[in-house]
Amino acid sequence: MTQSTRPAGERCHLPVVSLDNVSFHYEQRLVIEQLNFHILQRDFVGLIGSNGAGKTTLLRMIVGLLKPDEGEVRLFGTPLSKFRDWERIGYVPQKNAFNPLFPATVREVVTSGLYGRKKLFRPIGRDDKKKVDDALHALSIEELADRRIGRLSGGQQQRVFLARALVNGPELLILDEPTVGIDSETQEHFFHMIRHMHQRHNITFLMVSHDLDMMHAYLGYEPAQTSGKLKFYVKHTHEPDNCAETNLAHSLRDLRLAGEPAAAR
Ligand SMILES: Nc1ncnc2c1ncn2[C@@H]1O[C@H](COP(=O)(O)OP(=O)(O)OP(=O)(O)O)[C@@H](O)[C@H]1O
Repeated sequence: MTQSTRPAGERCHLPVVSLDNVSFHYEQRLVIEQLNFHILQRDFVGLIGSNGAGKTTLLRMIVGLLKPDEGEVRLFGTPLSKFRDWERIGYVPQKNAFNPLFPATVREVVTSGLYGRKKLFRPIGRDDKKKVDDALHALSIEELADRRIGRLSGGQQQRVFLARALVNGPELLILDEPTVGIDSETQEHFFHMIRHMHQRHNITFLMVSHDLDMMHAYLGYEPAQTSGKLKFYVKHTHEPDNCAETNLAHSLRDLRLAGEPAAAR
């Protein structure tokens, strides 16, 4: 693998995801080999690689669904085996991981994002209800709240899953090919929302996408690092050496996204 060309910046932006000498294989197939990569606060990392390159495998390792054969994964400086603060992480899985016959309403799907891995079935309090309302508002999907998720368009569903991932106000948002199967206009709108969130909110992003045009437009043409067939493109919200927070909105409530409401799509 090539070595990282990451600049300074670790000086004032703490590591959110640290991968040290991480390797993973399925039976005989080595998918990730000796990967060293660090994602810092407020980075936007775009992960690009051909089919089968290991992108989803890497994301699943980062969210603790797969264990590396070698090396160490740390989240916010804590080894994965000891990490418990899952509400600090929002995860939008691949769209095809979702069963369209799932009978839940939009509000129920977004509410389910409140439950960490431990807190399943805890009662919903007033604060929780407000968080859900804020997430619905932020994604302009209040009008869809009582609709069945399986009956929405692909673009609307993606907004719902983004609202679900945002409901706890995560510091790290992980998106696995969020725009697959969505028309190009809605895709453009989705990327606009993501870029806005990156610029205005204290959120670090890790996104897998095959949309090279969008990735290059926002993250440039030179990967910060490559490992096997994986390429990592990185953009920081401001000069990495500038430790001041600039122009940040702090609550989900402030995140009402511009543009046509999803209900109209
Ligand atoms: N559960 C599994 N058992 C065995 N091999 C697997 C398993 N899951 C994935 N693989 C293989 O590991 C490799 C990496 O898969 P992965 O899904 O991480 O790739 P990807 O980069 O996300 O691909 P895509 O762009 O097609 O989604 C592929 O060759 C895949 O066939």
